[in-house]
Amino acid sequence: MASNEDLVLRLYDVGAIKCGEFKLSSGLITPLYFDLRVIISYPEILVEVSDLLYEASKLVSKPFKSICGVPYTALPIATLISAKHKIPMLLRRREAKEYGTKKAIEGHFEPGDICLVIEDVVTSGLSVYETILSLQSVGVHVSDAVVLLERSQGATNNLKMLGVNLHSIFTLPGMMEVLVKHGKLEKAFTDRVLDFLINNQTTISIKQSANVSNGTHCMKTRDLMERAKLAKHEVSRKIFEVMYQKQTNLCLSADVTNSKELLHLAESIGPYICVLKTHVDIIEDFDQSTCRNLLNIAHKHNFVLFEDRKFADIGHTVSKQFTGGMFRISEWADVINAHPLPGPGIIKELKNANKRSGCLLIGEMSTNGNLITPAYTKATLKMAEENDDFVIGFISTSRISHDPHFLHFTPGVSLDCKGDGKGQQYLTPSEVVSKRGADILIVGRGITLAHDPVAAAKVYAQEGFSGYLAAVDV
Ligand SMILES: O=c1ccn([C@@H]2O[C@H](COP(=O)(O)O)[C@@H](O)[C@H]2O)c(=O)[nH]1
Repeated sequence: MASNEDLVLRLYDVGAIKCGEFKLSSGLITPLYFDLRVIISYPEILVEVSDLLYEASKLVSKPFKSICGVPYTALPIATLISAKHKIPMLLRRREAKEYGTKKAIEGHFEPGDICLVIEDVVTSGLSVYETILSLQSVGVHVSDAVVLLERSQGATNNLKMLGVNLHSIFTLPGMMEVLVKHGKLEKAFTDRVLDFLINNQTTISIKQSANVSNGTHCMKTRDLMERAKLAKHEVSRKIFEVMYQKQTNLCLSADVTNSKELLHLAESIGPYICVLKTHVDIIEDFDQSTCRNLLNIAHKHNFVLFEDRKFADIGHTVSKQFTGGMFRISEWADVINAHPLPGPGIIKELKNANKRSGCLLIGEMSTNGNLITPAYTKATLKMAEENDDFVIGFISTSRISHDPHFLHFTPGVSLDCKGDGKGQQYLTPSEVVSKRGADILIVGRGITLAHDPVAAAKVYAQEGFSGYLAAVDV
């Protein structure tokens, strides 16, 4: 018998796996419960569990200096690993002491150290995340966590969205398979548990992630709210807030040519984006009802509208292009953009025409052979700084400003990095967000031409936001 199977059977025999009706910390009633606390009474099982978790720790993405068990069940497990493999351990206090040193984290560490979190069982991943927040509050970073059992109720994805890789030894369906195989559980019962898992998927809400751990927030998540407070324009404040609330930094470039397709994309992909970008002049049947419907969907799914008009003419002309014609962009677009090429007059006239929209200046372009030089980009920054009550940030392929109130939108993003043969050049989400400092990734055909655009949007949103979380703090 494979030794992992043997361990599952022994866990069952010592009462660590229980059938019945049990209340989880989330309040859910589960038909199958794991009480790993009992393994301290069975030292050989405790050692075996520790050895498996130590093996899993070899799969982590970044080398770690210390380990920290989630209180309380994982504490003896972490202690064993620490002692056996000579890895320094940190201890998280659930409540910071009111006397003595008042430390949330005990043990020696340096700010910037990387710590591996160890847990016995995860449902949503919130307990793991609380421990991570405590560690982060003292400057210790966490990129990975290892767990014996992932109950398959969302923890891996939830933590991934927060920038943490979870490595598990067992999943709940996998464990049940072993127990059915060895006659410990009836197949009908495990089918019921599978139904329970499907119907009781979890998320870690923003409120939970921001308020846990005695008010010590995740710096990375809090950063968005800090930036919202620093925003100088209502629209950039709103964008930071939406990114925070929806945990996404994805802008969909909905470059389709009829209203029906545009509205369908907005409706189906709306939940996963913070911004929807249009080129209204390519929509064949455009009329004002297209905008009204789009505004309703934007309101429903809480995203902002960006018309990628790329104004580039003299002030007099752009102000008419912005407010008039058949598109009346100023009436519905939260965000517009402009080339700084004509000089500051373009910004002045756009602002005079409508201050309610925020403007992005095009400081860099994604196309091959474009004529933008570093000096031009530097002058773009200066123009933005001089007009920061209207200019909310940049279209760029790298970070132009370190001023946190400016937003950086980066186009030319695709998981499949081949160009389009028409001058467009692509980089991956992690390259643009983690390495080049983009705040928001603009993705068009990577989503709209995908076999399943909603599934593709979810992948880009996840890749983009975990990259954002990894980039801000680490
Ligand atoms: O430098 C730039 C500026 C703007 N864009 C726009 O972004 C999208 C990209 O679409 P993909 O299908 O993801 O290539 C498109 O609307 C462009 O007009 C850009 O690509 N590069």
